[in-house]
Amino acid sequence: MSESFPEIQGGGSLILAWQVRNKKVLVIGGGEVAAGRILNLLNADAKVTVISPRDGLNPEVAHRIERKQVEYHDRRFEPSDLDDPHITMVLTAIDDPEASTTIWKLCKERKIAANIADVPPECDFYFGSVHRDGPLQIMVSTNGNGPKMANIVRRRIAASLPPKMGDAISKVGELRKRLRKVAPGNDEGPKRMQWMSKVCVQWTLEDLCEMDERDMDDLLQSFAPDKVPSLEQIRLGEESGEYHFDGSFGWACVV
Ligand SMILES: C[C@@]1(CC(=O)O)C2=NC(=C\c3[nH]c(c(CCC(=O)O)c3CC(=O)O)Cc3[nH]c(c(CC(=O)O)c3CCC(=O)O)/C=C3\N/C(=C\2)[C@@H](CCC(=O)O)[C@]3(C)CC(=O)O)/[C@H]1CCC(=O)O
Ligand SMILES: NC(=O)c1ccc[n+]([C@@H]2O[C@H](COP(=O)([O-])OP(=O)(O)OC[C@H]3O[C@@H](n4cnc5c(N)ncnc54)[C@H](O)[C@@H]3O)[C@@H](O)[C@H]2O)c1
Repeated sequence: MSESFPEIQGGGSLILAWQVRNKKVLVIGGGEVAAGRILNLLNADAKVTVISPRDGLNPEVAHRIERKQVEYHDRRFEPSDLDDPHITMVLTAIDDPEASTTIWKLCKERKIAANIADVPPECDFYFGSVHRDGPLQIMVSTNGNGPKMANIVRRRIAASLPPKMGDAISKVGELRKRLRKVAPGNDEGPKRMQWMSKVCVQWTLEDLCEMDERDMDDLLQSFAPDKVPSLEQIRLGEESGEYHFDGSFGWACVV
C-alpha cells in the first residue's frame, strides 16, 4: 500500500509565499545586496525600515530613501533597533561578519525570523532567484548549493513560458473574485473549484488574456448549469441572444 505514497526527500526547504504586506521588516545595511532585498520587500508591500550609515549607501537604496519608499536611520545597527514588537523579519546585508553574528543572536533571543546574507547557518530562510510577471512569481532555490545556478535555472524557466502568462493569471483572478460573488456559499465550494479548474484547462491562454469584464459576466452564467463554453461560444451566443443576463446572478436563460 505505502508504495503509492511519495517518497520523503529530506534536505529541502519549505517553500512558501510569505505575506509581509503592511508588516514591519528591518533591513540592516545599505549596499548592493540590501538594494535587492529592499526591492523584493517593497514588491510584497512590506513596511521597510533601513538602518545603514549614509556614506555606504548604494545609489538604488539612496533612491528608495529619497522617495520615502522606506523609513531610514542614518547610523549603524543598535540592539534597541529590535525592541519594536511589530518587527516580523530582519534581513542583514552588511560587510561585517561579527556584527552579523551579534544581530543573528539577538534576533534568536527575540524569536524574530532572520536572514544573514551569505551565512547559511544564520538564516531562518534563504532567498531564491525569482521570476515575476504580474501576479505570477516563480522562485528557484538550490538549497545553498549554487546561487548562480538558481539564477541560470530561473532564466531558463522564464524563457520557456508562453508570453502573457501573467496577464492570463490576472484575468483568472478577476473571474474567481466575480464567481465568489455569484456563488458565495460554502456549500458551493467544491463545484466552484471544479468549474474554475475546467475554465483554466479548457480555455487557451490567448482567450483568457482577451476575456473582458462582459465576457466574464457572460461566462459566469454558465456556472449554475455547470457548463464551460469557449470564448467564441460566449461571444456568438451573445449575438444570437443565447446567453441572456436577466439581472439575477446564478442562472442562465436560454432562449
Ligand atoms: C539566489 C540569490 C537570491 C538573493 O540573494 O537575492 C542568492 N544568492 C544570489 C547570488 C549570489 N550569491 C553569491 C554569488 C557568487 C557566486 C557563488 O558563490 O555561487 C551569487 C551570484 C551572483 O551574484 O550573481 C555568493 C554566496 N551566496 C551565499 C554564499 C554563502 C555560502 O554558500 O556559504 C555565497 C558565497 C560567498 C563566498 O564565497 O564568500 C548564500 C546564499 N545565497 C542565497 C541566495 C541563498 C541560497 C540560494 C540557493 O542556493 O538557491 C543563501 C544560502 C543565503 C541567502 O543569502 O539567502 C541570488 C541570485 C539572484 C538572482 O540573480 O536571480
Ligand atoms: N546572498 C547574496 O546574494 C550575496 C551576494 C553578494 C554578496 N553577499 C554578501 O552580503 C553582504 C553585503 O554585500 P554588499 O555587496 O551589499 O556589501 P556592501 O559593502 O556594498 O554594503 C554593506 C553595507 O552595510 C553597511 N554596514 C556595515 N556595517 C553596518 C552596521 N553595523 N550597521 C548597519 N549598516 C552597516 C555599510 O555601510 C554598507 O552600506 C556581504 O557579506 C557579502 O559577502 C551576498
